[in-house]
Amino acid sequence: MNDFIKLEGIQHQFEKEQVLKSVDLAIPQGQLFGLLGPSGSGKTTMVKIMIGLLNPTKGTVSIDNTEMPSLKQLQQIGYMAQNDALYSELTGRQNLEFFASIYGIPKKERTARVNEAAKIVNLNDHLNKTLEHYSGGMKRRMSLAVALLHRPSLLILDEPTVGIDPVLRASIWKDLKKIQAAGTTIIITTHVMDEAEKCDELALLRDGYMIAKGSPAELKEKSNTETIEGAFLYFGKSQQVEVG
Ligand SMILES: Nc1ncnc2c1ncn2[C@@H]1O[C@H](COP(=O)(O)OP(=O)(O)OP(=O)(O)O)[C@@H](O)[C@H]1O
Repeated sequence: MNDFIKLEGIQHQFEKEQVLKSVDLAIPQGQLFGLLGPSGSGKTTMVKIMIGLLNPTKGTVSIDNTEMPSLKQLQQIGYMAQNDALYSELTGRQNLEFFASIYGIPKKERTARVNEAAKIVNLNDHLNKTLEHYSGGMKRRMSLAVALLHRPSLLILDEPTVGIDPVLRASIWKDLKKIQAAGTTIIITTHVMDEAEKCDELALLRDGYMIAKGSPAELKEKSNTETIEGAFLYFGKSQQVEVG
């Protein structure tokens, strides 16, 4: 598989705090890739750098062989931030139509695209309700639908299931697998270990470094542990390694 997104020598500093110290990472096309790390380890900073929302202090990011920031590449990225940026006084359909217009989706295609995105996340029966009557899980799924409206080839999700109960979390994961099966590359940040297990590959982040990268099975095997949590603790103590 081709590398779809490549980070080379990424460093990032906020005032005095060096959040990312040196990160090199390549993610193949079509993968469901997880960035795993404790709170404050720099996952959000890294995804913001990937999509060009933040300029790294040092290093480069390229997507599909084009250096970021690039307007062309931005148009093929769907980004779901940690906080839902939705309008609670509007209905689900109105929210989707509003974002479709922002994405520049032609008016005559909008209804079809809104229905398509809502169907993927199973919200098509709830589009006429205002979002103040949506549950937390429904709002997260609506945010995912917004990120899918322009049919992105790269979907970046910052902790998409945070604060969501296990049943809804399972349903979001079902959606993600469906989106991946349609050919989309997905990058997800998480600190939930059982979610990490569902990724094709993982990068473990700690103290500004990527301490390990590989499939969940490879990481467990290499660290001789039975859980990703155990692998994380093992690699945290040893040097940076690439398992895959
Ligand atoms: N705009 C900012 N200005 C200054 N410091 C920041 C800024 N954004 C993030 N940081 C700091 O950078 C560090 C990494 O933050 P980041 O949000 O990337 O971590 P994270 O791994 O995504 O955490 P979480 O899992 O809690 O979301 C933290 O110490 C945070 O306080």
